[in-house]
Amino acid sequence: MALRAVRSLAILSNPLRTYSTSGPLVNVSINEKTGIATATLQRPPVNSLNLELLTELCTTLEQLEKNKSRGLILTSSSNTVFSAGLDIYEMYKPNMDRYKQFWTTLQQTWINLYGSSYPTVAVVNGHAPAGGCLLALSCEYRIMLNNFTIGLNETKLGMIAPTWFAASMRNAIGTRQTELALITGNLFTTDEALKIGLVDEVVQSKNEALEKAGKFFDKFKRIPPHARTMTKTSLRGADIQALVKSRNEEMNKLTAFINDPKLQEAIGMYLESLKQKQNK
Ligand SMILES: CCCCCC/C=C\CC(=O)SCCNC(=O)CCNC(=O)[C@H](O)C(C)(C)COP(=O)(O)OP(=O)(O)OC[C@H]1O[C@@H](n2cnc3c(N)ncnc32)[C@H](O)[C@@H]1OP(=O)(O)O
Repeated sequence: MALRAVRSLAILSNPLRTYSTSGPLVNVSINEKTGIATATLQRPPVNSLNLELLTELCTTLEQLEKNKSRGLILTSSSNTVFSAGLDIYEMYKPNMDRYKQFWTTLQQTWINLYGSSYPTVAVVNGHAPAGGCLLALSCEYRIMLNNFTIGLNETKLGMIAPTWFAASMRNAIGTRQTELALITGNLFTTDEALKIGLVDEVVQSKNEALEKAGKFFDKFKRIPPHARTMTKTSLRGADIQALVKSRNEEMNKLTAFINDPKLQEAIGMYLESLKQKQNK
């Protein structure tokens, strides 16, 4: 995996080629004409976000920033799942060193994506619960295919969405709708999500979504990049600073929380219910 990551970074850092890298968990390609990168999550069966996937995504985002990317489309190689959110096995009876690394990488991935200087579009081509929804919310624009669900459903798992998950949702749909969505742990259908502004457009196919994403990027052709980026920072910067300030404190709290036997029991039962679903 280390070798593949190095290869992928080497290709990403050459600005003159059309790049396509098949990392094991994130495929990155860059359109030669437009300079827009597409990062495709490819961790079957459901793109659950484990340490390895997050590490690749985090590194990809860092490289795009370094190379002054023109834009990013974040999508999934699955036809039914954008991302099932955090890999629940990272939170079930965890090895604490790995757990800390996992959480630190999640925090950094969010900082890189939510705060990117380049424009970002999520092509949500499948279900996007919890951490999957967070990834989509961290982008500037969300285009979702029909007949899927999206939302921060943490309370349904007996967990509490961290403040920066909530801030990302608040940024998209406002305080009132965020409070309702979070306390109920609601998973919205595509149409419901469109209605409350959780997604910006609904389409019937991935090709249509990619076309619409192109139109979103076109909006910035005549906008000076520094004005775009500074405006984004003025709107999102405080959320990022809040996490940067509290990330160690959050880690300490989560370390205690994750070791709570009641929480472990609840996570174990949830995993069991996911397995049972398959047997039906
Ligand atoms: C103390 C820490 C505080 C943390 C605060 C933040 C907390 C949580 C953030 C999260 O992101 S937690 C994850 C929440 N995610 C979910 O609740 C989604 C669960 N999954 C589903 O609802 C469905 O899988 C799906 C995404 C709608 C897809 O359905 P589909 O029918 O296509 O696939 P399944 O048959 O259900 O699943 C296939 C296979 O994948 C396993 N799996 C599913 N989701 C996860 C996951 N998030 N992590 C790990 N594994 C997952 C599922 O068990 C099946 O496994 P097998 O039975 O095949 O072994």
